[in-house]
Amino acid sequence: MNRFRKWGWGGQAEHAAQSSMSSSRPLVQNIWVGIDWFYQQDGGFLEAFRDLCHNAKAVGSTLNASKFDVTLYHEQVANGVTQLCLAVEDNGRGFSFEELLGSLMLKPRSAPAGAEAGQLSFYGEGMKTSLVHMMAPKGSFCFGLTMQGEEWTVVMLSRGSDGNAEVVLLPIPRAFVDNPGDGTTNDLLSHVAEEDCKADYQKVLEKMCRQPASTGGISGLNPNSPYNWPIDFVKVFQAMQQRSVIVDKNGGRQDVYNVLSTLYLPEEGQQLHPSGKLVAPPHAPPTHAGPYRLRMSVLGREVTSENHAWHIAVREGARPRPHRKEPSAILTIRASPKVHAQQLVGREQLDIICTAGNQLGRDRFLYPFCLDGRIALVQLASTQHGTPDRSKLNIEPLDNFAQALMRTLATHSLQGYLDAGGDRYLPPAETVAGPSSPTPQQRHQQQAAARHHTPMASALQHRMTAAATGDSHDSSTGLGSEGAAAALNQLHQHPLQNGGVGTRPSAATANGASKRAGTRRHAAVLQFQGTATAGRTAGRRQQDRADVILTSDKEGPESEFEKHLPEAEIVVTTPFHPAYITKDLLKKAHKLKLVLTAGIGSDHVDLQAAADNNLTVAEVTGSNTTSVAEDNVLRIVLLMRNFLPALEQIKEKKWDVPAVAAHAHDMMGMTVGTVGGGAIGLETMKRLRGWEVKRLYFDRKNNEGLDKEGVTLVKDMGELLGQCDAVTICIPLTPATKGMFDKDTIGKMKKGAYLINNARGAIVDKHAVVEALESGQLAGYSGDVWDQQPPPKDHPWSGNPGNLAMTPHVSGTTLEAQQRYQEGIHDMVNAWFDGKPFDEVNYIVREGEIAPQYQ
Ligand SMILES: NC(=O)C1=CN([C@@H]2O[C@H](COP(=O)(O)OP(=O)(O)OC[C@H]3O[C@@H](n4cnc5c(N)ncnc54)[C@H](O)[C@@H]3O)[C@@H](O)[C@H]2O)C=CC1
Repeated sequence: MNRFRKWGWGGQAEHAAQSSMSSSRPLVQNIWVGIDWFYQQDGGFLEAFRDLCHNAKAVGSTLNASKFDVTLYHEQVANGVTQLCLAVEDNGRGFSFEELLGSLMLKPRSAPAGAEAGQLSFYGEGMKTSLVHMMAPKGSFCFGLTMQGEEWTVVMLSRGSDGNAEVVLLPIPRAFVDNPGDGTTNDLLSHVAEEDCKADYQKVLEKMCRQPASTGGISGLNPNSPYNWPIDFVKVFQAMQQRSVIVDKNGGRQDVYNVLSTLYLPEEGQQLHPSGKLVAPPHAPPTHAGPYRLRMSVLGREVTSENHAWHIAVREGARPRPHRKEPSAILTIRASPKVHAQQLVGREQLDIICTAGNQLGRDRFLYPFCLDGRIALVQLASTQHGTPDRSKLNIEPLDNFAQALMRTLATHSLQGYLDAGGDRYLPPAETVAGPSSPTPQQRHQQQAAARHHTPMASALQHRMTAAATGDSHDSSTGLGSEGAAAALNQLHQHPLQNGGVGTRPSAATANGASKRAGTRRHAAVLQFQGTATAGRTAGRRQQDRADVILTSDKEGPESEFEKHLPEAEIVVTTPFHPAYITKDLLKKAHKLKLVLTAGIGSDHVDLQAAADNNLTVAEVTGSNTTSVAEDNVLRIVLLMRNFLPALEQIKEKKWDVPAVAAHAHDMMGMTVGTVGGGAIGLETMKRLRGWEVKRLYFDRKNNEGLDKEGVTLVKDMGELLGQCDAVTICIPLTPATKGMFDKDTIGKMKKGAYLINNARGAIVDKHAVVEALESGQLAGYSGDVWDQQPPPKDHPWSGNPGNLAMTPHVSGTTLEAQQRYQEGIHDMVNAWFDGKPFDEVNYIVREGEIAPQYQ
């Protein structure tokens, strides 16, 4: 039998079809053909591609209308590069590889113009590895190897300078596979019998391997091609047994280096130069001495594989999957070079693979494994390189991996997923864990870090670390004392005005202050977290005007606070500290006239009781608006980027990129909404401007500032919740908002969204939050406010279980904020003594009336 097959464009395709029909080779089931072209401009290429698909389909129909279907899809990826894909799917009846190949080798009406490079890859059950690299520019050729069952075939595709193409399949003799000698083409030829068209083999192999570039030949080689090397089949076989192989000879493109480096398996960090020498690639990754690690979580079990590393980013690409009732998310995947995809997907137990990225050339290795529906891949292209405008992408933007995964699982009844991550720059575990004494590089890094070490960074780090480790009860943070210190400074620099009048308080009291001139009063109860000493110093600055008691003592009958309360005319608290000013407490406060909140949010005061008792309640409006707004953005980003678990890893001397990357998202393209479009809502949205997110707000009334800012008002809260990937709560705690985010409301949120609450803990139902996190309705919850502060040890949020990221009440307590509300309090205390009114916006309760935002 003449096993040499040769097809070309046009008429030869028919012959190809006929010969393949009579082929003794097993039929290929479930083949997936991916043709990926990368090109930089639209030109007429797309048209040509459509033609090709059309023709392929037509021939597919001619061969056997029900054998396979061809679908064209294309997607634009980063950097203006478009990927064109041709999906060929059989309907279960199978067809031969040659049959398919022959049918595809049709002459397009117009030759692809502007094609930079391209490849045609075949995958299918029964073909352990197969690959053809093709679609070289005119006048060049490329070839590949396919392995179907035990049979190996060299496939050569060549394109003449006229644009015509030819396909040659050369089955490789078994004897050669078993005993390849030096693996040269001569060795191969020595196993080819005369009756197997030895001359043809020779001719083709010479074309592929030996033919001087200037020689014409069956397809007309690119006369300028510098590539001319012998094939080392030993290496080829080795390569193919270990990984997918691409052999490319496409007219001088640089990516041929990568292709060959894969084929020839050079040492790590080396590539094959056309000269045949192994050289370091232009962008050689840093090499690491130790093995790479790949950790996979398969259906809850952990699988570890050495020497492979994956780089993960995820996105679901929406593509047509004709005639597939059962599976699958369509997918592409990205793996680092040198990753053996099959090793992963060959594992029987895998159901879904989630990985991806922009390196389109890598993904196809996994296609065959997707075909039976066991495995779904989810792709997030454009994650790595950043596509400026996603709306221009011709792919459904789906940025939320968790959502994609959930949806995939839900849609396809898939049972679990493999989560492969890491990257090839990943140092080995030992390096990550760190030697006992630092390397010079580590020392350098430490020094650099030290140079950038600021108290603020330290405080932030401390807090984040505390959050990451679940230590949310850390009330002795450096920030507290720093904050107090700043406040003290403030007091030193701006001592109370009207110095020396402490024993002679002003007579007039527009606010109803007492006129007990000449007496010293208990004027203030100030509290700074964990800073009793600092607080006392601060208090001394006020002593010439009033008796000042400073205490961090929490409420309770025996507390300092309650001991002095009956004598106090003014009480200054930060929200919840040192006490909730309850109705019962107010009954004991016989002399109390003024309750000041050093900050924003006076819901810890029973406002109705205060109004009934004709007390004045005021806060330093605006004092920490910015601080909370910044913190809102911080929390949104921390949650989206899955930052805290990453931080925790390093703290625990771990290195597990996939565990983090599998749940990390870009902000860009997300929809972020605020429930509450007041001061903090506005500032939060302003700060999100540069993040390229869609911004929405819900409020009882519209806010001109937000409207001007281009934030869209959504009048129905449920509607807003359904649209947002992240929602930040920026409303006060009032009878109307208490428990507002219950199971029902959270259920209206987009599945897998993030909820940020720096407003007040009691606005959400704490149990509903935990439930939503467990069910995946919420992907994460973060905030610094609790329904009870400090929370009891058995609070369901205590210890930050799951993807909770709670901190103590700190978002509005930056040094700058403390300074602002210190100033505000001083001004108000002074105004009170001077009988002057406060800024209008500061009043929360006045003359028996509660401010509208608290109603
Ligand atoms: N975690 C922290 O350290 C801090 C928390 N906060 C909290 O943030 C809250 C908001 O602060 P700001 O933005 O300065 O207040 P704000 O008064 O400027 O804005 C509140 C907005 O909520 C809206 N609102 C009130 N009830 C509503 C309802 N039932 N439905 C819809 N919208 C409603 C109001 O119309 C208003 O636009 C404060 O009340 C406080 O509880 C404030 C500062 C610090």
